[in-house]
Amino acid sequence: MTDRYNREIDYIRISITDRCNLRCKYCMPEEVPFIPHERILRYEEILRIVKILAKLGIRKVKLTGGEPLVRRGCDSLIREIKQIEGIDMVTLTTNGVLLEEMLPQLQEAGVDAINVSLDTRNRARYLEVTGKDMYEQVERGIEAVYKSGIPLKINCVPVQGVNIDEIPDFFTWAKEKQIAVRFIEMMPIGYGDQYEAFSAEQIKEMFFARYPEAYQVKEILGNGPAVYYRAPGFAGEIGIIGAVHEKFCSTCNRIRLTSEGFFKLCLYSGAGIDLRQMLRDGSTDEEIADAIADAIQRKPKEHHFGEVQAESSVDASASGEADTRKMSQIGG
Ligand SMILES: Nc1nc2c(ncn2[C@@H]2O[C@H](COP(=O)(O)OP(=O)(O)OP(=O)(O)O)[C@@H](O)[C@H]2O)c(=O)[nH]1
Ligand SMILES: C[S@@+](CC[C@H](N)C(=O)[O-])C[C@H]1O[C@@H](n2cnc3c(N)ncnc32)[C@H](O)[C@@H]1O
Ligand code: SF4
Ligand code: SF4
Repeated sequence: MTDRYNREIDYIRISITDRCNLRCKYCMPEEVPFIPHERILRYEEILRIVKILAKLGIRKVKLTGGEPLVRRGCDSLIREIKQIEGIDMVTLTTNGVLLEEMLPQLQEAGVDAINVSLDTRNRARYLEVTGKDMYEQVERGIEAVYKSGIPLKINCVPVQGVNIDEIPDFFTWAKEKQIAVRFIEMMPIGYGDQYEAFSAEQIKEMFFARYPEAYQVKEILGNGPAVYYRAPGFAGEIGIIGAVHEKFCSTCNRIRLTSEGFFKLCLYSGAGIDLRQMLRDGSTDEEIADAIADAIQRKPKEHHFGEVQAESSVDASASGEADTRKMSQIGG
């Protein structure tokens, strides 16, 4: 599937729930009203969409949330997606809270890689950032994945005044273990605009100041936009996702499906189509495939995080209006 900017779209990120067992301050700080069950796609509806997408050229699937592991049967969903012809890879992005107990089922289901989000390795600070005293549980989950041999990545969002002092320890983690430790620029989505982000450039400077012989890794280490670096003696890698400042949109390969069944063409923009409506009003697979193929041609060119919509540089026709959904609804 190629869009009007000649980008090959082969990766879908599916948010399977808007619910979460953590309350990260920048993502879901208070008791947000949850979407009623009947508005959430059932697993058989997700499977039907993935089958249609696989025929259109989607090869890689990421399950995210909310917290994907709080939705019962997440492992069965992975197993069934893996069986769909054309799908090469199913990966998971999780906060890790339920990972230790669920790892055997996930492994048995055939999950291809797991990313765990962890902004701090300090228990008191973890409670402060996520609202829950679950740090040790998450570390045990990470250790279990590491021992299982399933490819593991860590996602850390560096924020001024919160965890910048820990960044060198995160570098050391990647030095000592075969893990990709990634830093994501905070995006002004949801509550993210209330925090002072640490930029991709700042992380890179910090890394090269400590490890002057570091170099960019050439091989492809995932399906997402991270740029990876290694230094001599490193078992793992450092990854940097310049979600705001490094516009990787020209090589974008992805689309999204929200837990409510909204087929979202871009992380930034609200553009897309309501597939739940089509699934439930009796549309055929061919009609849904046509609607998806047509929507792909309207995929926005790029994001405009950090810019004012009214500025002349912002081409709303090419990028769509900014979405108002929260990150927990989109899935990152
Ligand atoms: N601006 C922007 N940020 C993105 C996009 N896709 C992913 N990100 C950011 O990267 C974060 C990490 O994504 P993950 O779910 O861990 O996975 P990934 O990096 O896409 O893929 P893998 O490396 O294959 O696991 C997301 O939570 C987003 O914050 C995108 O299309 N645009
Ligand atoms: C929305 S969560 C969903 C999956 C799972 N609950 C987790 O935390 O990994 C996915 C990723 O988005 C990141 N995230 C949330 N809000 C963000 C923001 N405003 N800017 C950048 N990343 C954000 C989180 O840190 C997490 O790594
Ligand atoms: S970042 Fe993930 S773990 Fe944290 S509140 Fe959002 S969905 Fe939950
Ligand atoms: S912001 Fe939109 S166009 Fe840019 S990489 Fe993300 S999904 Fe693709």
